[in-house]
Amino acid sequence: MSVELKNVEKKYGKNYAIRDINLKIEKGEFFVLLGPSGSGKTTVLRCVAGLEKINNGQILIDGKDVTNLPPGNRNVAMVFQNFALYPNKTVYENLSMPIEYMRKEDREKLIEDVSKRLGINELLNRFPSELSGGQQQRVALARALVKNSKVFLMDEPLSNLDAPQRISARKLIREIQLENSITTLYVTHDQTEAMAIADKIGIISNGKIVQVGTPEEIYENPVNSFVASFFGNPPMSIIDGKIIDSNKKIGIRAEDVKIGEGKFQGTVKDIEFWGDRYLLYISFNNEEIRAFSNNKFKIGEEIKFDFKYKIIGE
Ligand SMILES: Nc1ncnc2c1ncn2[C@@H]1O[C@H](COP(=O)(O)OP(=O)(O)OP(=O)(O)O)[C@@H](O)[C@H]1O
Repeated sequence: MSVELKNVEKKYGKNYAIRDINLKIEKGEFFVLLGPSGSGKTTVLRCVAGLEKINNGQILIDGKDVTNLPPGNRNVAMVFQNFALYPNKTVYENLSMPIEYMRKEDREKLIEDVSKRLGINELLNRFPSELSGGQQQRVALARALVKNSKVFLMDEPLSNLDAPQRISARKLIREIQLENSITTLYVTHDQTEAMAIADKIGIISNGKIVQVGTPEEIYENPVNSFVASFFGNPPMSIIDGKIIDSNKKIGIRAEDVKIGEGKFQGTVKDIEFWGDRYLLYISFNNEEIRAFSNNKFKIGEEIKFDFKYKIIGE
């Protein structure tokens, strides 16, 4: 099933939370909506889910206009930040509710399989209040994954998990999504997660979509300095183009800086250890750039360097 938003707008009071949103998520596509806090990501998702009434525009699921349908009739599975579990039901009961129509043995097998893969199989007899935040989040995720839905809507579903759990849960979501060709709209502000999991990413800022593309397209060609300074880990360093004879801003990826020789000279201001390499902060000509280096330098050391760059639009 495809999901399409046409000119969708949502206001709270007089203020627009999202404006003129046009997106098409193809059948089976994993689409990540990425943007800073307050940019409108959750609002987009809630509108698609039917939890918010939109002020303008249209929402289509599988080509059918669902703009005025209640959430229950949209055939979507949702996982939200505040994972609403039924408090007076056990984990097992929470998981089995969406699939009560299945044969008992099939249902038990499915719950066992998904709960094992999410590491919650020991918790099936507990109540939500007896779980940590991260465990509750994994139960909410399991509930969406067992439900045989054609569309997933996920709002920061991994926000309460620790780093190793995030990576394994992310892999599981992607596996189940691919196995069943589930059209997915996934919201995050974590661009490492977005790059790892997405077929396509939409960058949102101040309620508007500013760029849509594959992770590679956005990484290589950010449309403006907002995207350039937001996307990538670390994002591009944006500096004044006059340094290389241009009136435009230029963007430099940390891996595109060659340390040790070159026409530029700067001072190492700070160093971060990244496991396989170091990230240096180098200041020169009243600018600062980030650069990856295999060697550890000293803070205050003068170094020569050169770089590849991209001209960045407004
Ligand atoms: N119920 C509401 N009433 C009034 N304003 C709201 C409401 N919900 C959201 N907003 C406003 O709409 C804008 C978009 O909020 P939204 O929650 O969609 O952002 P977000 O990108 O999901 O943020 P975060 O990453 O912090 O969750 C913000 O300015 C927010 O303050």
